[in-house]
Amino acid sequence: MRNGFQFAADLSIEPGARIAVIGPSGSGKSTLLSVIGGFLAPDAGSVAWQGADLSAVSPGQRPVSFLFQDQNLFPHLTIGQNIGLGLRPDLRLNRRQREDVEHVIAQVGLQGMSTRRPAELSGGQQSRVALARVLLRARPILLLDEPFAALGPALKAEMLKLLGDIATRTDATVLMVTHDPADARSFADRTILVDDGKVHPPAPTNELLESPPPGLRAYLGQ
Ligand SMILES: Nc1ncnc2c1ncn2[C@@H]1O[C@H](COP(=O)(O)OP(=O)(O)OP(=O)(O)O)[C@@H](O)[C@H]1O
Repeated sequence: MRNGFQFAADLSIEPGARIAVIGPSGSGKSTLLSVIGGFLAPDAGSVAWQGADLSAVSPGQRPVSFLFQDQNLFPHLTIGQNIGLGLRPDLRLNRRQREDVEHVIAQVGLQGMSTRRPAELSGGQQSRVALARVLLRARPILLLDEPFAALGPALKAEMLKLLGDIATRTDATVLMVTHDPADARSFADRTILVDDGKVHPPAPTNELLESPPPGLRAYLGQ
């Protein structure tokens, strides 16, 4: 699929599930999210959501929001504007939309900070901005690629909790790539193992981590 990298996935995910995606570096975890998000087209097969084939649906029209490690905040825009982009790319928000932006800013604990720029926030606060955008968009599927890898353990735990709250509030199905088995344990009752381009169906997280197959055992250093 990419420079000779072969990737195969055959799985279904229950709506509302919270799923971790783990596996060695270069195994295809980000590729899986890109295929679901529509940034990469499979050579064969399809991705469907609630029975509808998404093949012809562009990334922006898919029922998906994305969160990456760098949080993709625009440095020249304020926090309010960064969040408002999720509603209207040209930022011409009506009064109701502006109120919605302020509401989610408060919901993630950043009240009073909407006119600051990203550089004036801590790493944890920047993660909150990215989560506020996700909350506002409220798409049914949330794809996260090592979203909190740069944060310390306490802050990461706090963000995972906030993420869980947001997923509950928006009824989202969540797939989160992580290199930290502790994240999988605390956040996801099911985990997808990706090993050398092969995507395994979701398995109960505790069982998978307690008796890992060989590829995962090597990755975990056991
Ligand atoms: N834009 C690209 N063009 C070509 N090949 C790519 C591209 N991005 C990734 N690859 C290749 O696809 C394979 C899978 O990469 P992918 O990013 O999905 O792995 P990953 O499991 O997310 O890794 P990591 O944990 O290091 O982020 C790798 O062999 C990688 O070199």
